[in-house]
Amino acid sequence: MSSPAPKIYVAVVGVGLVGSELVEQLLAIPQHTSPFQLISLTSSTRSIFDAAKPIAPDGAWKAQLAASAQKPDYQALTSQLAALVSPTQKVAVVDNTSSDDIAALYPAWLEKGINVVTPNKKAYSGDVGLYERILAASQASGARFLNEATVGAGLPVISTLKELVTTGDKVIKVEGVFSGTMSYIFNEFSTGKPDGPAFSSVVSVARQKGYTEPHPADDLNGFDVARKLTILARTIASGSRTPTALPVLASFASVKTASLIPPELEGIPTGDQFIARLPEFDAQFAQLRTEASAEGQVLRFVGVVDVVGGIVKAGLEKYSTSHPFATSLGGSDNIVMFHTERYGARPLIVQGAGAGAAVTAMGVLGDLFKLV
Ligand SMILES: NC(=O)C1=CN([C@@H]2O[C@H](COP(=O)(O)OP(=O)(O)OC[C@H]3O[C@@H](n4cnc5c(N)ncnc54)[C@H](OP(=O)(O)O)[C@@H]3O)[C@@H](O)[C@H]2O)C=CC1
Ligand SMILES: N[C@@H](CC=O)C(=O)O
Ligand code: NA
Repeated sequence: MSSPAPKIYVAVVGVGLVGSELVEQLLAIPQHTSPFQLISLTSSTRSIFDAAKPIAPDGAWKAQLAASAQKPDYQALTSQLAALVSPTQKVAVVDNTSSDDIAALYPAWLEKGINVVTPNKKAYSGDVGLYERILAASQASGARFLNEATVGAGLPVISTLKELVTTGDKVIKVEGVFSGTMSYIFNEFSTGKPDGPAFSSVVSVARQKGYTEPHPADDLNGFDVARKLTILARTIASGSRTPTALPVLASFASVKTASLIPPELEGIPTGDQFIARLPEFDAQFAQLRTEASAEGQVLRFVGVVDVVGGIVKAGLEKYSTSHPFATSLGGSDNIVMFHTERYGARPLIVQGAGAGAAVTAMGVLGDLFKLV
């Protein structure tokens, strides 16, 4: 009789909204069936690591982390995790931050055989050099880079796209509403009526509900959608059997993106300051709503990866009040339409909540299960 595979060691970096929920979901798996052992937690100020004594499902992890005298040390964490990797022992780091510095560590982790799972969009949508180093390191060591939650949170967007591409379907266009924040804002703000709630108030609620990026301007400037489109474009380009017409994106900044940030609010350092000044611009947004309503239309922030036309773009568009983007979206819903050769005139559609801690952590945990 062969003995069962050892449990996968998991180190979690970033315990904010999504990270805390992920820890709770991981620890809620019944111990006798769980394929994981949570051996390390790192916040922006503290860290704990003990491979011999995994974190227990007793609800004490937050207090344990808060009481730790150990400061985050990523060089030490990398060495400690690398020392655990063996042909029979899998190790994974989950990055739940939105940090560029943590994203820059992925190639080093992957090179050492440490799997990387993340909802953080920074690496795969950032500088093309980092993206290429991630692919090369993963290919060289066999360690996996899994990022389902970076697009559509827990919705099966990346896995669906990978399956379409690897099975040889030809993706023609991927389009949709890719931002939970933008979806919530415009579902509430622009319903087809000429009036409604103030723009700044719906942005504040989206933030309170945990949909926005740590700085809500990263949603409103369209960068979050541009990052998601970059991830999709790169996933298509790297998996396709033949070259596509898609441009090689130097980074998400190469995506044609129409920002919603009033010029006066560009560069405001904190989310709180940004939210405080947003009401000054409510009248401008209300005017857009009134104009759309007069044309029988609603406002929606959409993104397109046009594989055949070689175009990747994001911006605010108007849709008839009978269009699916107007009729079928609610809350933080994302809708993603995959137009492909096999699906013909009726696209494959994925729809549902595209932001929020519970569904995002589920997407991350789902990726961890892909390592089992
Ligand atoms: N919220 C959502 O609906 C979704 C989020 N995501 C992505 O998930 C990630 C997390 O989002 P969310 O939980 O909402 O954001 P939060 O701001 O709540 O959490 C991020 C956490 O990362 C911590 N952190 C920052 N830098 C470091 C560091 N160097 N080392 C350790 N910890 C660090 C922060 O700590 P501190 O606060 O002390 O700085 C914070 O607790 C982001 O990349 C986001 O884009 C993806 C899909 C949906
Ligand atoms: N801020 C993002 C969170 C998920 O990626 C969004 O609103 O979609
Ligand atoms: Na997803």
